[in-house]
Amino acid sequence: MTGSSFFVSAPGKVIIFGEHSAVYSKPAIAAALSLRAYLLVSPNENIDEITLKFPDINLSYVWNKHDIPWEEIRKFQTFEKGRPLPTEELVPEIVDKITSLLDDCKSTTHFTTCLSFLYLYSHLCEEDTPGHVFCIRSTLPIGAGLGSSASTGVCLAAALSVLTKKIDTPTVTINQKAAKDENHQLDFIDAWSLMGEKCFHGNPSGIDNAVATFGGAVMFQRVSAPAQPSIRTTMRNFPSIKLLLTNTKIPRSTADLVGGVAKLNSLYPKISSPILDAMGNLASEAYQIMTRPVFGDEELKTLKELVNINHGLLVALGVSHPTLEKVKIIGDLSKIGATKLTGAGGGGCAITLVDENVSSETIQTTISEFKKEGFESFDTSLGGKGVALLSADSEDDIKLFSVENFSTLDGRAAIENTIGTNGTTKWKYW
Ligand SMILES: Nc1ncnc2c1ncn2[C@@H]1O[C@H](COP(=O)(O)OP(=O)(O)O)[C@@H](O)[C@H]1O
Ligand SMILES: C[C@@](O)(CCOP(=O)(O)O)CC(=O)O
Ligand SMILES: [Mg+2]
Repeated sequence: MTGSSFFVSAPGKVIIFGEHSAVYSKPAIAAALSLRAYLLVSPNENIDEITLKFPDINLSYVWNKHDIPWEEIRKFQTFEKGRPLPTEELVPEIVDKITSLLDDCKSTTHFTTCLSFLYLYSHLCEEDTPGHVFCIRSTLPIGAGLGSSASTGVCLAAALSVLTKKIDTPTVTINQKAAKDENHQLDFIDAWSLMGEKCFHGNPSGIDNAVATFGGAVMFQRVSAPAQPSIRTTMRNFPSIKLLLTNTKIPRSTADLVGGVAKLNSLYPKISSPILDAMGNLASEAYQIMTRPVFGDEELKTLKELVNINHGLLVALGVSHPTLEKVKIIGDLSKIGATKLTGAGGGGCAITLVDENVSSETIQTTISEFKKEGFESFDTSLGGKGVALLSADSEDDIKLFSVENFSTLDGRAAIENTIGTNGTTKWKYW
């Protein structure tokens, strides 16, 4: 696909049960969101230059592609049928070499974002790949527990693989997309986006990038044995539960929170192990309930109990935040349903499993109370499609595919209205 511009998009996710315990190989349940990341890839005027324009996080960098330590990287790479194989862990020597290109990074966020990009770029591209401009915009809140890092990694892994023909371009529209269990192109994107997530936070479970790649809803379990693939069970008849998503807007870093749980685990293994086990058992229990042929009042009641227990266990792991507790208290006092934090916690988002019989007035009053606290509630839907590609097919698309236009779109609605995947058959799915 060299020579023309194209877009790639991947969804965020909501972890319903099992954040953090997923890192410790316990089962967890998550679903794709309608909020997504969009990446525009456009040929650079100077073909030696690789340009990153990530306006959402104020990031703008240019590298000369000949400065990438290609030879060092190739020494550590293995290939299967001409395609690079991801390693179990990040290769420290490669991280070290890439780090030498990042001396002028202004913050940890910029450093990890550039590291993630260059790690994927140097493995998936070659020295003679013509330079491009990469511009990402997200309708997801960033660093809020909804998997913006994974959706970014999936967009990058997919785009770089398309650019260098490591995977085919997709041809299927949203209406033609059928669920199928074997999909080697998606497996390739998933595996490489996990390497991107490793650059963001060291020890990801893989659930976020699996959901961002495949979409839908999934029961996911990392396998602790080396070189074994994770278990991903698609939940095709995911019940249509009403979910309210509330962002406390307290910034936090997934890396720090995952690191905090690791520390707790090493200090008090006998205490943290049963908590993590309980979370895994809870996710398995929830899976049984969510996959029953009929999902009625009884099932919703049990699921709400599990949401409350899961939140309590996350509090015990030290990953809540006073504002998340505020969301829980307001939600509980308004009797709208059961609330838990979602994602890494420490701020960011909470989800409320809303009761069927709660009136829309009560929900609106509760949302107003959240607003008074400075929180933002989202109208979003679950179970969206996974990674997708959009390429220019007419003269009219030129404005749409301009980096200048895309990078300056103002806000979530403008991005959705201009390029959104909803209700259009222009986007193609693998
Ligand atoms: N639109 C974006 N542009 C650039 N980087 C992004 C974007 N969205 C996410 N990221 C990267 O992901 C990081 C946030 O990831 P993380 O802390 O895991 O939180 P979450 O995945 O819950 O949003 C950001 O600091 C940035 O490095
Ligand atoms: C805490 C964790 O379970 C989810 C992190 O999600 P997020 O980055 O907060 O969206 C970590 C993981 O599973 O990799
Ligand atoms: Mg993340």
